[in-house]
Amino acid sequence: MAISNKLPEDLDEVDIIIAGGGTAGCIVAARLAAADPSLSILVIEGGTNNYNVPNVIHPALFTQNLLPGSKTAIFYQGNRAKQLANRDPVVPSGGILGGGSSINFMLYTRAQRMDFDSWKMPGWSTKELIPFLKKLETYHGPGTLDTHGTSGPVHISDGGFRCKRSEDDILQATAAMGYPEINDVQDLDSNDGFQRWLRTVSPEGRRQDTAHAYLHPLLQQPDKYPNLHVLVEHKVVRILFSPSSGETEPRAVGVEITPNPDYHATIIASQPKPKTQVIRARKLVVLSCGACGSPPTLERSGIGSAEVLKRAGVPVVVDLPGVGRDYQDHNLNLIPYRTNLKADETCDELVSGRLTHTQALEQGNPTLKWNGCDVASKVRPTEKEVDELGPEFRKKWDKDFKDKPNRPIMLIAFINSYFGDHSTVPLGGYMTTGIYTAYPYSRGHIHITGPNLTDPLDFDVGFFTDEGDVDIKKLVWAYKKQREIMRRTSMYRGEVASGHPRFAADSAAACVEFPVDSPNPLLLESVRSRLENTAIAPIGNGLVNGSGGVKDIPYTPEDDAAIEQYLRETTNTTWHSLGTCKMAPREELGVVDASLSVYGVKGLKIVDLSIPPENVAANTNNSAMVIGERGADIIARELGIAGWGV
Ligand SMILES: Cc1cc2nc3c(=O)[nH]c(=O)nc-3n(C[C@H](O)[C@H](O)[C@H](O)COP(=O)(O)OP(=O)(O)OC[C@H]3O[C@@H](n4cnc5c(N)ncnc54)[C@H](O)[C@@H]3O)c2cc1C
Repeated sequence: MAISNKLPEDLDEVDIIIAGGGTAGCIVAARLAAADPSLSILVIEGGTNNYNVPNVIHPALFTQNLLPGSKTAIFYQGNRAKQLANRDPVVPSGGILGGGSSINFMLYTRAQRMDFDSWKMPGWSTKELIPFLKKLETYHGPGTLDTHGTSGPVHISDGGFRCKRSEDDILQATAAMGYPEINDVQDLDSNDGFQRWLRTVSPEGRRQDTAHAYLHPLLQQPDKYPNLHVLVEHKVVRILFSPSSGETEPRAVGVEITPNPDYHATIIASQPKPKTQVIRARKLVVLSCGACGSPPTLERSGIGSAEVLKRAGVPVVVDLPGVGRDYQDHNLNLIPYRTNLKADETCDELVSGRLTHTQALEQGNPTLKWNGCDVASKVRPTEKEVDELGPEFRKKWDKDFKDKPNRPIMLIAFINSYFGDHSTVPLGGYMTTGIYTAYPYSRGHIHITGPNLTDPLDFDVGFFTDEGDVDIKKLVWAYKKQREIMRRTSMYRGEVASGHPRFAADSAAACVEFPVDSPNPLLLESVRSRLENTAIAPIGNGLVNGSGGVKDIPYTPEDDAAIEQYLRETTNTTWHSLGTCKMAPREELGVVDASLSVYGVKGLKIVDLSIPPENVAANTNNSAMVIGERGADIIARELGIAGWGV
């Protein structure tokens, strides 16, 4: 069958079912199939085949996946949140073969050394994971190869296009503020600096999603891998278990699936009830539906908190109260600026639709290879800034960060594009900064409310619910920091006011607009003062563009209140959902053990980003990939596949 949207009649039993063909799921399937082609493996993916889909393979088309009505994303609807100015947050997640790796922004960011160690599970320390971090990648970037790989399926590069002018401009500004340029922030140890960021994009400019990198090459060799099957456009409704007999735990024996109505509407409409089919698994079911998809699938199958299951009308197979708890994300704000960047120095032509994908291809437009993000960072506040953020912040800082220099508090990325509605802003070259929290304290949950796929979820994103409001204060700090960086660049021509806090008109923080065709006047002022007053010491290499000496905006308590209100109104998901089926001891609300086996049943593992018990200071795709690699390793060893090795 290789890959199809129809299940052949003769395929009703396989050795291994992989429920969810996302970032981690594709890796598990491909690694196992390659290691033992005699194993019959079926990946069941709710979304469609991603092979050569333009929105997937061309990096610059990434935003199209999030447009209303997109079928390449799943839009998980959150509950109304009072603390988010009564908004109803939505968390998009990958909804096509390759999952998030097919639609994400391709920022190559890895966890810190302390992150995996903080999971405190045997076999999952950083030292033990480095071989898998190496195994997955072919690294084309700077730095040492101590933790990077040279022959893995996923190429890491800049994709062959960067905007040198804005990149250099940002880095001189950050240096002027005292942040070093670091060659490789992804070496697990570096922190508190800015980097010329890389991407999960090949040197030729193609996205490196895990379906194209791992799975399709095998699917294209059906003679060599006749037992690897991928069923797309079908959702897993539930996992089926053999009844428990006496002392024996129930065993996962298969799954119930149904066609995804997004693709099979006519078939479904002609039937009184959605069609379901059962496929049996002889050896193992691997759940890999992601941090928002795996808990509901477990709960529909009868695994979860007995209270949640009872409310939803699902018979309990195992009472496992950790399922769907402790939802985490990184909290993101996208903050737009006016600049003097030209059309070929931003992604805006493609993002706005002024240039179509076909035209760009015909022109050989190099921006197609670009995700627009050339500079990003992991950063920490100074001790003085910590004091300014108040006693609650100081308390948490002293406990969790002060003596842990490996831990950043925020990530800041610069993207050459405007992400709002382009009809609302004048034609121009825009820059957007993305600020997102490394380790939020807030937690949410995601649960079912009924037994069916169509029943709404009870999904509380939990943002800004932490004690002492420390999470929002991190973003207040980052808002101010990124604005100072932008003000020190020579491309800066003011703010896009609609994307900033509503400061009073007479506040020093009020947004400004400068003419595009004359220089950034703040810089001129600093150059003047520098020339006139030699007593001002150069800060960093701030003299490069004469940017040192720009005075910070003095924020009043009213300004701070405006920033907080703005954050409540605009902070969103960073699409980094995680931690909803924790790998932890069962008595600590764990759902899986260190071998990723679900407690209380046999033959069921979870391999996706629902398993991290603690967060990672990174965009999460790399961590999902390493979980996929480690998951495949665990399964291969348990199956006793001959010749298996990392
Ligand atoms: C818009 C966006 C931007 C991002 N940007 C970045 C970035 O720049 N850098 C970075 O490192 N990370 C980024 N991420 C995060 C990263 O992509 C995810 O953390 C990662 O993909 C999670 O991997 P996973 O395997 O846990 O789940 P996923 O990749 O989400 O895979 C889950 C799969 O299961 C399928 N599925 C769900 N429910 C069912 C069901 N019932 N039946 C069958 N199939 C089902 C889904 O369709 C999906 O394919 C981004 C994510 C998104 C969505």
